[in-house]
Amino acid sequence: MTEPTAQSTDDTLIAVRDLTLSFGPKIIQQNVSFDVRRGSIFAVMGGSGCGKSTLLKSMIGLLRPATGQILVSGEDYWAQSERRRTDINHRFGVLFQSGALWSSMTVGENVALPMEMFTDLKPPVVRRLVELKLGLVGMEHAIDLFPSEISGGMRKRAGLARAMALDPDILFFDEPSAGLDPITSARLDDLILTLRDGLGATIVIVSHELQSLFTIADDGIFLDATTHTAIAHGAPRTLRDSSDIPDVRAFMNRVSSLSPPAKTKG
Ligand SMILES: Nc1ncnc2c1ncn2[C@@H]1O[C@H](COP(=O)(O)OP(=O)(O)OP(=O)(O)O)[C@@H](O)[C@H]1O
Repeated sequence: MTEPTAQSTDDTLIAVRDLTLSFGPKIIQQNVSFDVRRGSIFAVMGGSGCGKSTLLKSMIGLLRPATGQILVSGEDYWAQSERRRTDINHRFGVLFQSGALWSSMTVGENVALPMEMFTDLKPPVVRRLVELKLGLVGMEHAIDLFPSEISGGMRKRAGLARAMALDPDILFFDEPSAGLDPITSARLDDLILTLRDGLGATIVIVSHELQSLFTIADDGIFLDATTHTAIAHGAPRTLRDSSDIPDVRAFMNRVSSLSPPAKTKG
C-alpha cells in the first residue's frame, strides 16, 4: 500500500500526526503522518536531503516541529514540559552515524556514562551492566579499549551498547551501516534483528542501505524532497515490488534512469 495512512491501533507505540518540520521559513516536510508499531522496525526512506535526519531529530527531542504531533504511547511529546520530555527520552536509545563515542574514554566508560548521569547505581553494578550491554553486541573483550583502538564496525556496536545503556524500548538509528563493509553491515543487521526479536525493541531507522532495509524493516515511510511530503508508506520490500508510484519503485530498485536524488538547496 502506498497511500499515506495513519490508523492508530493498540500496537501503535509512536504516532506521528500532520507533522510539519521547518528551519525558519524553509519547510523540510509537511503533513507527515505515520504509526510505528510496537516491536517493529520502521524505515525512514527517501533521497538525499529530503529530511530523514530532520524527522528523526524531531522524534528524539532535538528539533521542535513547526506544527503537528508526535505521540509516544499516546502522550503528545512536544506538548510536555522539558522535564517530562527528559523522562520520555530515557525510553529512547539513539545511535548516530559515527557511533559518536567520546574518544578520551574507554569503550566501557562510554557505555557507563548514561548510567552515571541518569541513575544512582553503584560503580560495581554499573560495571556489571556495562559488561552485559557489551556482551549483547559481542564486545565484552573491548571494555578497556579506547575508540581509536577498535574498528569502525566495533565502534558502531559499542555505540549500540551505549544506546541500550538505560534499557530503552525505542531505538533510533541514523545510518547505522554508513562506512561499514558489507559483511560488518550484515552483522549489524543481524544484531538489529536480535534487538527486535530478543528484546522486543521498537526501532526507527534512517538508512540509504536498501539491501539492509529489505532484510530488516517491517514498515516505513518514503519522504519526497520535491513535494516535501511523505509520498508512500509500506515495508521497503513492498515499495520496491509494488508501489504504484513509479519514482518510488525506481528509487527502491535503484533504477539509473531516475534522476539522482538532489539535496534541497538553501
Ligand atoms: N540546521 C539546519 N538549518 C537549515 N537547514 C537544514 C539544517 N539541517 C538540515 N537542513 C536542511 O534540511 C534538509 C533536510 O536535511 P536532512 O539532513 O534531514 O536530509 P536527509 O534526508 O537526512 O539527507 P541525507 O540522506 O543526505 O542525509 C536539507 O535541505 C538540509 O540542507
